[in-house]
Amino acid sequence: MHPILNDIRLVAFDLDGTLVDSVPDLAAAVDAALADLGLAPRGEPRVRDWVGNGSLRLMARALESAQDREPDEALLARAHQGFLAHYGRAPSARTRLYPGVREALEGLQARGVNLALVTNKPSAFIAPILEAFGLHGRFALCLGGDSLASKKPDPAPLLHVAAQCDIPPSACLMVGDSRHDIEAGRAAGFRTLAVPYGYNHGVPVTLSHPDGTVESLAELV
Ligand SMILES: O=C(O)COP(=O)(O)O
Ligand SMILES: [Mg+2]
Repeated sequence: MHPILNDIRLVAFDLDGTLVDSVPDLAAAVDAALADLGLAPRGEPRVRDWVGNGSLRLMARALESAQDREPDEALLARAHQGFLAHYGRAPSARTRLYPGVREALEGLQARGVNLALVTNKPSAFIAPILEAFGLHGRFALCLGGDSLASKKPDPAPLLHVAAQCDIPPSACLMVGDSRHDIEAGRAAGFRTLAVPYGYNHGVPVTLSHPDGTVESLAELV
């Protein structure tokens, strides 16, 4: 086992950019929502840098880029509804599990470590995506960006999963691809581990000073 796991009894994983490369489906839904409004597509490379603060912020960034100005609130609400509808129709069609994810989850569970999922994605999409990869049963608890009053980088969702599993934060590890994951983990009193292959607004996640970094989650086990 990776040394960062010493005395760790709960591992909370981020979803987008950590377990799954979901940008192809996110970008398709963003572009379809923009097309409904007569706006030009933004494409995967841009969307990649906009993921991580939930779907409303994603759509706000896309609209701002498409219109070259701050989005009007009513238009943003329409665009967001469009995004949710399009994404809901195909949340995993082109989404891929990153290498090492299945082995890591299986290996940790086999060693009696509790697993949780804490994403800023709307919670309605969590189960369909995990089910598409046969991973739904792996997690004791899954929280989305709309599950509680606040989302990452606020520590509340992490403190919630630790409390629900009755494990002190000092025995918990947050694994994620973005500064929001590392900041939330640190603020919650969790140990933090970063993966460099995901989405972090175009800058290296190591700038957030995680306690550790792995190139693949397979290194955990
Ligand atoms: O911003 C999102 O919708 C997804 O973010 P996540 O990286 O927390 O899963
Ligand atoms: Mg992420």
